[in-house]
Amino acid sequence: MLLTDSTTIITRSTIQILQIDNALATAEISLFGGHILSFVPKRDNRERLWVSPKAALDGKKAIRGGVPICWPWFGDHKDSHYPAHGYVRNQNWQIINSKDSTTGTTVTLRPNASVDDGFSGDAQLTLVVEVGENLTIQLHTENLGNHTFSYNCALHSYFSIVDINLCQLAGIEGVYLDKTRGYDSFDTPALYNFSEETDRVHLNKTPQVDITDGPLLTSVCSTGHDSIIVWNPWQKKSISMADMSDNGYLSMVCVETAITQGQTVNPGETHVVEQVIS
Ligand SMILES: O=P(O)(O)OC[C@H]1O[C@@H](O)[C@H](O)[C@@H](O)[C@@H]1O
Repeated sequence: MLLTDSTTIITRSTIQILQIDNALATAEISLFGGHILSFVPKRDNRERLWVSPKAALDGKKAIRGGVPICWPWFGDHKDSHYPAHGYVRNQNWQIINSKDSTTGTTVTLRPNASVDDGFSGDAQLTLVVEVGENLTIQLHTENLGNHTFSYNCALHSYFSIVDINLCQLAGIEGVYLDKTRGYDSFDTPALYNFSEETDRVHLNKTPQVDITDGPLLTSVCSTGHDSIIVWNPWQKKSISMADMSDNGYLSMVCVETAITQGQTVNPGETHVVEQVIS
């Protein structure tokens, strides 16, 4: 296996996890789902990601928390036989490459199958994660075939916060579609805070979202996307979810770098979506 000096592999429950510990940060990446579970920069030793204490680690159900990779569709498929958020967060991934450098550790992963039921594009998906001063996550979608295809996706990051009631977002403007209100459109409020279930598709290429949580700041920089999703299930929905504790919603917020409007990829081309967490 292609592991660098900074990387070890462990098994937790039934899944294999890469543990990275270099001069700049520690991180964990599950090979089930190509799913980042932890990122702690050593400059402040603060965990940026949230994973539910009740998350299933059974190698079947997508892990609740961290950075699920939603691809090649976002949300529900138009045919309800197919799983929400695509099929790669529910399969095993392979390590393609890893390397240590002065800026951190870079790991390249691919799902066992980039093409599966529900998607016909001849695509190859590659995830490139750099664990350094920041966490840089790139999702490369390459068209290996002779026909143009279109895909959607999300780097569905769950951020760890102290209290959702104190949390504010800055940097998002313009119109959003509200899933909790039948996808009606609204203007993003100037003061973006949380007091109820929140499930919003912000329809623009917001380059940076700042999450403030009392004195703490986490920045989420995005490129290659067309939307930012903001999600918090609030209490009633948390109670209804087997892999969330009843009050789990208090300590997490999802800010997702997403494509929701269909990104076309021509034969021989690669489209890259990137999220940088600092
Ligand atoms: O439970 P899942 O499939 O992981 O999805 C969690 C949430 O993911 C968000 O991206 C969606 O906007 C929500 O509607 C959804 O509930």
